[in-house]
Amino acid sequence: MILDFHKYHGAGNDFILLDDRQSDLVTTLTQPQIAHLCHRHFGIGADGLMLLRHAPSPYDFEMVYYNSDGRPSSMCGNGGRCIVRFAADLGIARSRYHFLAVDGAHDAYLTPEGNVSLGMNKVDEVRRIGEDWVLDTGSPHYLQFVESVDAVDTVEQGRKIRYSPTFAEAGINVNFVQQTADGLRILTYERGVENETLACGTGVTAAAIGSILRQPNTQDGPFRIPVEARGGQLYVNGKRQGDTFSHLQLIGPAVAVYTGTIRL
Ligand SMILES: N[C@@H](CCC[C@H](N)C(=O)O)C(=O)O
Repeated sequence: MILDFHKYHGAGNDFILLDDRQSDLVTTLTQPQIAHLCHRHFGIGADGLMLLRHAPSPYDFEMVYYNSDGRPSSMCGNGGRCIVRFAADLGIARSRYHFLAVDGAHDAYLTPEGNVSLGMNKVDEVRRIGEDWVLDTGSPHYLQFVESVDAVDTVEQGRKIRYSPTFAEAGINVNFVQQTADGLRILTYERGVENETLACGTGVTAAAIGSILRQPNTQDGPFRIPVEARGGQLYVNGKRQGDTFSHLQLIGPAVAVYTGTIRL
């Protein structure tokens, strides 16, 4: 099989994008094939692979996401932003995109600054584990707030939590988050990649929510939190009402890197 592929990244979280509107890769691509395509030495190399598929009205398309291990997974925030850029590059022109993903409908738009802003689903359930936090922003996330991310070994410390008895079976993404004077810094260990990635959009969204919850006396109302990941700057806008976080927008770069052909 010969595949035309497109490579994108969102703050260094990189993806292979395939246009699956005319083909049926969703049923023909196997897990080992996807893992091979994502392999950084034997394939193209990526943190994940996405198919852009036709979806019935009112959707502009459907996003199907796989981690680099070749398995389908839960929502990918940076992937969602990249597939919107891909849709625009394919000629699907909209002032607002409305697409279907594994966790339901999402809205997104290209910002005048050249970023992609992606609407994320409401979050109203957060669990405490000691000083840490667990929440689902489309994908499950563990948050550990640290004095400085510079002292963190993301892979070693992340793996310990991800493979701990509580999370070993289903897996979890692990984020180390530092509060700074004007926002957050974050490092993420991603399940399904089983490594550190340069950014994780659902992790950044989770970190923004956690940073509000851990500060006593924060007010209800709108917020905008800058979050610096290893691979770039992201922003989370939203609205807090008690323990409910709605109108969430994940904002940041989504960039086409190159296009190519690969034989499978
Ligand atoms: N990189 C993603 C998250 C992708 C899914 C994650 N690896 C999982 O399996 O939960 C993001 O930007 O949100």
